[in-house]
Amino acid sequence: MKQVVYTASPESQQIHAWRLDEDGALSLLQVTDVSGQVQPMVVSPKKDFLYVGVRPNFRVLAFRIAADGTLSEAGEAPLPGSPTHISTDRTGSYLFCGSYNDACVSISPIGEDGVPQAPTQVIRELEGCHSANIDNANQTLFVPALKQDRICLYALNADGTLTPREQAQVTTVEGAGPRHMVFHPNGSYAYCVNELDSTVDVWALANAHGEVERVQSLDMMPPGFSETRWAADIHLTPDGRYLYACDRTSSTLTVFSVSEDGGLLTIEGYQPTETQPRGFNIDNSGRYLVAAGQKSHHIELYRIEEPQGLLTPLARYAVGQGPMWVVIHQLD
Ligand SMILES: O=C1O[C@H](COP(=O)(O)O)[C@@H](O)[C@H](O)[C@H]1O
Repeated sequence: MKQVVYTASPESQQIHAWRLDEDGALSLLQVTDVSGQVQPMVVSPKKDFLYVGVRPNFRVLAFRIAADGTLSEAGEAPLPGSPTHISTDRTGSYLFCGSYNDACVSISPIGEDGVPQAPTQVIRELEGCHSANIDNANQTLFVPALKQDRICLYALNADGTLTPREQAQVTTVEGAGPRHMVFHPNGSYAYCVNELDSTVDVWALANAHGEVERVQSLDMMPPGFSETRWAADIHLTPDGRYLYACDRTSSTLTVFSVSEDGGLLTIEGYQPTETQPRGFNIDNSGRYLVAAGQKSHHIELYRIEEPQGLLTPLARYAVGQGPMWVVIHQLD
């Protein structure tokens, strides 16, 4: 499997592209200097573009991905707020952008040429909007509003509009601060990391009444942890067996195993990592994890070990300044 790791470093305004070898070694392919602070990134479902949110002039840049994983800029479109998180729907027809500072989520059509266009709808008053996550069925967009302790649920309609679902939202524990989400491959459960109390919630996507319901909430910090909690990112292996979440105060990755049906998490261990890990990701084979240290200016690569999903550090690499987003793209 040929893979490329992209890291975004807003302080030095760079995207680094690394080749990831089968044995877990990284080698630098390309450094792209960008006219703006690069933050959230996502690869298109067709795997031909990398979309990157930049600021302070809020826009999304579209980079065409060459066969070897190198990037070339192909176009851009405006965004309605500072991009905190971007994602696409599962067909690659729409781009979503969540903005924490501007309290909104937007939807932008993606043109035939693969370049996003101007937003066609902006939903506001989502205080602390931190991400936009389409479910596996490509029907419901989950939008955590961190400062409101709620996750808003929108139907993605065939005409490219978002409308509140009949169950318009679910709420977390007060003060939890829902931030980032992932979905189990079986489509029945989602996992949300809560920034302010460093917990992870398991959400059943359809209970007996067909509604979204929280079925588990787990403290992700080691027993006795008494410092300020400041969780950030969450990712699941492609087979749905191991889940990881990071906390920035303690610079820790928490390792969870996932029950076969996806409905129950168990903490397996805690891995010290790069200073202030704001973003990390898992490769497409489910064998490696790459974490970025916003304050160490390095990324660290780990091997995911059977049978618990614990992490073995392999190597660390200097990147740009303030790395905070990691995306891993499969070339073949
Ligand atoms: O995790 C956090 O995210 C918010 C939003 O990030 P931004 O990069 O879009 O400004 C940030 O303001 C907050 O301090 C931080 O804890």
